[in-house]
Amino acid sequence: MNVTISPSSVEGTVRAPPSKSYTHRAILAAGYAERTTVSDALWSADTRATARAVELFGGDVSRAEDGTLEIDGFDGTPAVPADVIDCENSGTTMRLVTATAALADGTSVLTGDGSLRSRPQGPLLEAIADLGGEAESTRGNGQAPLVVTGPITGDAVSIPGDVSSQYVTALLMAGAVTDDGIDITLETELKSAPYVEITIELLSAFGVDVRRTDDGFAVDGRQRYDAEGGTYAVPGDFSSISYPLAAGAIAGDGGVRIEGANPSAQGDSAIVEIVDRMGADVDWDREAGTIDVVTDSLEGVSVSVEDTPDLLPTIATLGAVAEGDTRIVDAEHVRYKETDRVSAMAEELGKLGVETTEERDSLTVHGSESDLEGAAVDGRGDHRIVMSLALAGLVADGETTIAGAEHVDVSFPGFFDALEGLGVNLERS
Ligand SMILES: O=C(O)C1=C[C@@H](OP(=O)(O)O)[C@@H](O)[C@H](O)C1
Ligand SMILES: C=C(OP(=O)(O)O)C(=O)O
Repeated sequence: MNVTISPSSVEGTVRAPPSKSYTHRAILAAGYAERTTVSDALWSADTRATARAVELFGGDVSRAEDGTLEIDGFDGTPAVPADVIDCENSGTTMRLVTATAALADGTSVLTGDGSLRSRPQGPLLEAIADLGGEAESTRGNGQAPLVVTGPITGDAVSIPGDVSSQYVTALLMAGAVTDDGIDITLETELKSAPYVEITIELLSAFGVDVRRTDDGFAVDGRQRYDAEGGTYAVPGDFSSISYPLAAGAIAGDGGVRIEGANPSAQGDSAIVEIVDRMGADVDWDREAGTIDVVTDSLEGVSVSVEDTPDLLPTIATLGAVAEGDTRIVDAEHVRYKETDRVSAMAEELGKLGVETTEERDSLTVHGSESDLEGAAVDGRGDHRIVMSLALAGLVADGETTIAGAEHVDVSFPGFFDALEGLGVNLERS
């Protein structure tokens, strides 16, 4: 699907979609448990992939009309899947489920789409092998398809922290139901660290304890997953919130209100402070879970995305609209996502007339030297690139047409409806 956006101002209220990160973890944690009701779950392409994996391990996920998930788990002991696990476009599914597969008494095969089959899995495969399982990339290049044979029983293991925090999350979630637990030593500094905080917060809600150690994290084995009262409610998603928030900051003359913005462990809530620092008029009522934003003239800032990789595309577009330079640093791990998002944003914003300077670990957007002109751009099959380019379309001169716009289904299925609700002039074709 192509979406064509004409210059528009935005005004009104948007409800944040539920968090993708919490939903993945809640579905898998419910898989590790006996029976759980997960309310306010995100039902998107990525989270459906995790639900299918839970079913292949012997669980059952059913969805009521109001979106509530009733999940019968495999209760700590995953069955050997009767089919290949297709994780589609979802890195979180592949990493978390690879560790689950290592608990099964037999062999699991995992694959995904072309993007996912180009992302790094090697460190997690090595960790599983060190823990006594067998875990291989069929092409021997550390990428999916993956073949994983268990069961592992737990032990100590070391892993780099600067490729993906999802390896740590995967080992902690699986480690809790091993015999001996898993003690993880980080070989390099942990990037995307708040995502491990999300894991720890969610595990605690399921009655599972994780310890921070001097050099990493540890989880005891033989723990039971059991959500308090058998229920878990997913909070709103701050990576998704970044788009309506940025829309309000760049084109929200009448003001935008975002609901469902309750505090949680999400590092991406930093977007509120970033937009504020750039000069927008923003107010986050944490008790009420609302954020109000009104546009103002924006100025470039310097931002580290070490903890918040998923914000890079949004910040790049904000930088294109701002006066002066926006320097996004500590960004190397943002190259290992659905696309290399550092290059993708530099190249696609370039088509809209934006000047950037790209380095391995940073992206500088030269807002003052950029005159945003509508053009045909490519969403690169990456939901966050699509949504960030749509933001640029609000203020670019003339029409901006984004190819592959359907990929928003990965994390924010109602994204274009939400933009229309804010008064954006757009056409699907
Ligand atoms: O654990 C998670 O839910 C995620 C962790 C991050 O990935 P990395 O840890 O690979 O940087 C983030 O980019 C991704 O969108 C979701
Ligand atoms: C990188 C992302 O997710 P995943 O790693 O699950 O594919 C994302 O949602 O931006």
